[in-house]
Amino acid sequence: MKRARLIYNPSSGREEVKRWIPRILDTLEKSGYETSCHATKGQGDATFAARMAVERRFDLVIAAGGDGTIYEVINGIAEQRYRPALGIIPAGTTNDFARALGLPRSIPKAVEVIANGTPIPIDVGKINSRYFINIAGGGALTTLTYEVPSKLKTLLGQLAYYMKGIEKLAFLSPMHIRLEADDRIIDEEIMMFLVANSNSIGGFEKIAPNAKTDDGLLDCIVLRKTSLPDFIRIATLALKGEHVNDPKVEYFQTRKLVAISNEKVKLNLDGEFGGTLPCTFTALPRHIKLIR
Ligand SMILES: Nc1ncnc2c1ncn2[C@@H]1O[C@H](COP(=O)(O)OP(=O)(O)OP(=O)(O)O)[C@@H](O)[C@H]1O
Repeated sequence: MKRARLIYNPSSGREEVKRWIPRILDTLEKSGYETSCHATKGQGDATFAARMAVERRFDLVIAAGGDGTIYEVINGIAEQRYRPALGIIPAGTTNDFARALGLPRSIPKAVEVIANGTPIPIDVGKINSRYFINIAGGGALTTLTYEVPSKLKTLLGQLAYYMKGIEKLAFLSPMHIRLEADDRIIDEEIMMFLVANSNSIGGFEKIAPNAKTDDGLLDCIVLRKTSLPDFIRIATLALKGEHVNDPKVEYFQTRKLVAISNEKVKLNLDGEFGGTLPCTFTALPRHIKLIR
C-alpha cells in the first residue's frame, strides 16, 4: 500500500476537521493508502510534521486546515529534494488556495478528490528562505490576516476578517517601497503590493485575473498612493476584476521581484507573518505535485 500522512489543524476554521477523521481514513484506505495522522499543536508544527513525512518517504502528505496550515506544510516540503505529492482538505476560514484551484470546499468531497485525483505540478513562490503557495504581500492592510484572533474566526468565520478590515481602514497610510521586476521598476509611495500565484486572494476571486498556478510567473498588483474613498472604490472594482485597468493600479507578471524599503514593511505570506523587507520573490516553476 502507498503511505499517506494527514497533517491537520484542529483549530482551523470552525474546528470541524476532527470529526471527519474516521471518514477521511476510510476513504483513503479504500483507494490504497495506509494513512497516519498528526494533529498540529501550534505555530510551526505543520512544517515540522511535513519535514518528518519527507524524511520518512511518505508518498502523499495531506494538509487539512486553512491557508496557514497549507503554508506551513509547503514550507516543510518545498526545500527538500524528495517531495511527496500534496493533497489539500480545505478546513479553514477563507480557504483561498482551494478556491483558486476549484477544489471542493466540503471535507468529504475534498477527500474524494485526493483519493481519485491525479498529481498536477504547481508553482511555488520563494521569498528569501521561505515559500508560499498562494499570495504574499506588504503594506497597508496586509497585516490584517494574522491579526484576527483564531477564536474570533471560529465564532464568526470570514466576517471576522471584514470586521478587522474596517477597523484598519482608519489607519491606512502609504509606504515608500522600491519594487524591481523583470521589466520595470516602481519606486514611490504605495499603499500595498501583492504577489500572487493564484487568482483568489482573501476571498476576492479576480484580484490577479491572469494568474495561473503552473505558468512559472508571479502576478504582481501594486496599489499606488490613494485616498480612503479611492481605496474603497478600487476594492469594489476588485470584486469584479476591474481594478487592473485603474490608473492607481499596476498589474504585471514577473519571474523575480526585489522589494526594498527604508521603512519597516511587514510581509504577509499566505496569510501568516513572514518577516520584513528587504526580500526577493522568485517563482519555482511546477515545483510541487498537487492532487486534484
Ligand atoms: N492546535 C492548535 N491550536 C491553536 N492554533 C494552532 C494549532 N495548530 C496550529 N495552529 C495555528 O493555526 C494557524 C493556521 O490556521 P489555519 O490557517 O489553518 O486556519 P484558519 O486561520 O482558521 O483559516 P484561514 O487561514 O483560512 O483563515 C497557524 O498560525 C498555526 O500556528
